[in-house]
Formats: sequence, structure tokens, C-alpha cells
Amino acid sequence: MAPSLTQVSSNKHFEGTLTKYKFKSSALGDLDAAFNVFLPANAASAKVPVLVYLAGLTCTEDNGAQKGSFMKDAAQEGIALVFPDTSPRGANVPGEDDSWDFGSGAGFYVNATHPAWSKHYNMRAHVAQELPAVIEAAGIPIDWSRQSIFGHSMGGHGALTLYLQSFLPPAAGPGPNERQYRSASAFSPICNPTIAPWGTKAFSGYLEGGIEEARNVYDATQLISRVKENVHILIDYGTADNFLFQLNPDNFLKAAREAGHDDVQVRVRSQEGYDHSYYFISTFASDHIHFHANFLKA
Ligand SMILES: N[C@@H](CCC(=O)N[C@@H](CS)C(=O)NCC(=O)O)C(=O)O
Repeated sequence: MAPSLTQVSSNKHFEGTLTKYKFKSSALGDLDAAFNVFLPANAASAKVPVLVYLAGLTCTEDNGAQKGSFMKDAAQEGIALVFPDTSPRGANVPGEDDSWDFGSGAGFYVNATHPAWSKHYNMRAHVAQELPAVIEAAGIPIDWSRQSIFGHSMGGHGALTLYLQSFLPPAAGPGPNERQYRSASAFSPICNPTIAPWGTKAFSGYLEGGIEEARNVYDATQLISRVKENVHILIDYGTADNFLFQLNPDNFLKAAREAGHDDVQVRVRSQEGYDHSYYFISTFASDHIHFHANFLKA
């Protein structure tokens, strides 16, 4: 039986409603998990398509909702937004709160296989399977057959990998095997995490097989080189991003072009002078919502 949702808060916003819920998450080992959902006004009369936003390191379900500037355009397009948290909370795994880029606030959108983490650190299952099922069971009027995904930094990695995994056979790992998402986009994503300090730290901790285990499942640059179908991907990054050395957008672009994905399928835009912050994200928020609307409303 699906767990019941408890409403934490609700605010009218751009003629729609932003609501925060919490529930007992079985994917996260029976811990309380919170998320925000924005429903545009037209959800009162029919189910609406949905765009899932995955936030970055140190964030919660609130950062994107409060600072992303996504709602005005989502309301205009009639698209719902779902904002999950970035990790389980209160799992009490030793070391979980020792650093800002691992453990709490840094789930990396994997299903952990290391025994110390595997009971709770399953953000991939939480985002891709559990949240859609729980939201559907609660009668929230979202049409999950029209779903796309986007994110920032670690969440950009999450969006790209969840999207690309859905093109590949089960050999790519556990999780969604059908084409779950229509399009993916990212702000400053960690594109090649198996060679980035953030990624190698996360994979070495959460995965029993470490970086080797991550290579074919959780590295967008590896995944894009194996996908032959048409893809719909938009990436923006700033040239003044202090974390560019963690992101490697050029590696992703090169792998995409070598695999035959042209500029229509994979667009990577370098934005002059922008940094890694929500000032950058909110500047290009509108472009990303309208990009996804093309596919969600097709
Ligand atoms: N804590 C890190 C920065 C972490 C950071 O930049 N986090 C990004 C995601 S990777 C973020 O979205 N932070 C929260 C915010 O800006 O609201 C530092 O001090 O260097």
C-alpha cells in the first residue's frame, strides 16, 4: 500500500499552488522524505505533464523551488514541477555528516550497493520510481507518461544519467528500463563524474565496486556514447564557474558528437561570465522550461 502524504505547507503561486509534503519513504529505508510540488492552475481540470528538478550538493527540496525562478514559465506552459530532496535525512550512517559533499545533502542520485549505505542511500529509486508512484496514489493530477527531468550540478548529473539510463538495456543497472523521460536538461552538470573529485568520492563511498561500478551506470559521458537513439538534451554552464574542473562539459559534448548526436539532439551552451549559483540558474530558467515544454506538450 502506498504511504500517505502529510502536507507540510501550501502557497498560492502564479495562479497555481506550491505544496510541500512528507511521507515515510521505503526506498530511503523508512525515513521521512520531503518534496515540493508545483501544480499550475490548469491542473484543476485535467492531469498535467511534469518536470522533475534535481538539486545540487548541500541543497534540499527547497532550493530549486525558492531560487530557481521556474514557476512563472511552468504556470504559463501548464506544467507541474516536482522538487525532491538530495539525500535521505537522519540515516545515522557513520560519516554521513562529516563533509558537505558526501552523505547528507549529497545522495548523488545512485542506488547504493555498499552495505553501510544501501539501506538508505537510494535516491535513484526514490526519484525515478517511488515519488511518481506515491504522488499518483495520492491522486495529485500529474500525467507521469509525460515526464521530463532537469537539474543543477550533482542534480544535473542525476538528470542526465536517469534520462540516458532509460535508453539502455538492463545491463546498465537496476532501475527504469522503459523510456521514462521525454527530455533532459541541466545547469552546470557534473558530466563525467568518474574523473571528478566529487564523483569519485561519492562512488567510492556508496558503491561496493567503487568507480568501476559507476562507470557504465552513473557517468553521463560514458552513457551518451552508448545511446544510438535520438535524444533531447540541453546543457548550460557558466565560464566563471569555480567548479568547472568538476563538470567537464567538453568531455560530454565530444562523446555526444562522436556517437552521432548533433546540435539539435545535444546542445551544450557556454554562458560567458556566469558562475555556479542560482543567479545563473534563474537567468536561464525560462529557456529550460520552454525547451521541455516542446516535448511534454508534443
Ligand atoms: N558549500 C560549497 C558550495 C556548495 C554549492 O555551491 N552548492 C550548490 C550546488 S553544487 C548549491 O546549489 N548551493 C545552494 C544554494 O546556492 O542555494 C562551498 O562552500 O564551496
